[in-house]
Amino acid sequence: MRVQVNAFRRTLRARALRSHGVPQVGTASQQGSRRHLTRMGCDGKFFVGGNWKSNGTKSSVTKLVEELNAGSVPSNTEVVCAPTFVHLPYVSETLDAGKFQVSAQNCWVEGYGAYTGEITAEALGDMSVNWVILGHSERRALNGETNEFVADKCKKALDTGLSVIACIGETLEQRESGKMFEVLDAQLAAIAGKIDDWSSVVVAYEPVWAIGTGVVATPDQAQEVHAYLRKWFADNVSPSVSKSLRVIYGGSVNAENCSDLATKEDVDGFLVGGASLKGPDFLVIANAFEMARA
Ligand SMILES: O=C(CO)COP(=O)(O)O
Repeated sequence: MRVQVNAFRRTLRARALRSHGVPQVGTASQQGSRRHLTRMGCDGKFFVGGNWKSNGTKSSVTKLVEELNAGSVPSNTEVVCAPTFVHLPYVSETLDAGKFQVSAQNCWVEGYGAYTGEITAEALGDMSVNWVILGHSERRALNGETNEFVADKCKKALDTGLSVIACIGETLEQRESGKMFEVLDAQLAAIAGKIDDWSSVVVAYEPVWAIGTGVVATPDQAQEVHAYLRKWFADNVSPSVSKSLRVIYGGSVNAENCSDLATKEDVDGFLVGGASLKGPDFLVIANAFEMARA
């Protein structure tokens, strides 16, 4: 009987994937623990962020918004799209607010003032942009953002009333030389040293070696690090923050691998780059938690 039920569920899932135009890749590992459903509780929703990075033309952004608005998002999942600053006002006005929120990809560390070229957290709030991605590895690498600077920006954004997607992650070299946990500890400790209230923070674990490479962390690799991070929060912040904080995974997440990753108990969502630029694929990812539960 149980075998039949499972087969039926797999068929439903396959149908859902097909209806979103996703090629089938065999049976997903559905055996992953579902304990996070309980742990996240009624209030905690699965979180799916789309980081559009420096991509998008007027016409591609218009098309993407149309595709997203035509899709559905389950009520147990919070979906946040982060276009460029230039496209933010258009996207925030046209994206269906019943299904999607918008985020900036960065903000400045100070308030309004003489900071040519920077965008303040206050200005984002004023434009009804309630989320900001901070500490992305591309900004750390390309703009020299240090742990301290990222932490200061997290504090500033939170103090201004924004919610923060705080990114951390190790390079391949750091992982292979056994420094991964040390690196993650330092990135988190800097933020924890500046903020007390984690209720408006989502932590995105994005291993640098998985970003834009097509080399996704395996569900077990992601789970290992997410469990470590949760323990870090229990030991260094508080058991209740550790329990309620959403720790999401980013790095080559796509419509094919999202469902398997979503079965892992400490994976509370995703931060998606390339695949978030393809409406149908991003909608599949936005439904990953639902599919993993099926
Ligand atoms: O950097 C990322 C999201 O912030 C991940 O990018 P990709 O999904 O393209 O690997």
